Amino acid sequence: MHDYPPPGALPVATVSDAMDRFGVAAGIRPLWSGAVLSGPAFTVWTRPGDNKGLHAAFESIRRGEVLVVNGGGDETRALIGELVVQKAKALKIGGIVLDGAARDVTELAGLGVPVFARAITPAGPWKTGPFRTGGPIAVGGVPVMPGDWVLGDDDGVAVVPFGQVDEVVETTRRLIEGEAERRAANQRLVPRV
Ligand SMILES: O=C([O-])CC(=O)C(=O)O
Ligand SMILES: [Mg+2]
Repeated sequence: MHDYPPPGALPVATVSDAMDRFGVAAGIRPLWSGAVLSGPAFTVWTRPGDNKGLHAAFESIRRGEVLVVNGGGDETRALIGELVVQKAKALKIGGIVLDGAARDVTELAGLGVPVFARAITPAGPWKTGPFRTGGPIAVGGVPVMPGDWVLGDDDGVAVVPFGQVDEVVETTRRLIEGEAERRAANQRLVPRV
């Protein structure tokens, strides 16, 4: 498994800047403040509102991998809740990113597993399929292949193609240095009289 920078090490916004400001999953947000994730994608495509494929993924996902789910952007049924996230915690996966909805959000914050989703709804999922695991998908309009670097923080989620990770990390570090200079310059500003 590729070693990616640890969760929270690099700001998602700056990593996106390093990809010409692309690579961000539109409309996908953290479900609790302070959630950070970073790791290789384990992909699932599921019928909107159905979480059979997520349970199938838990049969083979590895420690540190991020479960990334294309649920068709459906906001009407939660694909996960407390019980699914308990499984994720026990298996020590890197987190969950859903182009779909979640529920039991009070409990999710307590579990500490970083979860990012498009919506929250109390309505539960169907459990009949169909689904596919391990193929190319998209979340929030961004393509995701298994093994791509997925990262999330309070700003949202970005996806870095596997082959571009080293270059994007290097560019991000350079941008962070540039931002530090601009921050220092901002602090030298004084009011005009
Ligand atoms: O019922 C479900 O599959 C979703 C849910 O609320 C849970 O995982 O706790
Ligand atoms: Mg529940």
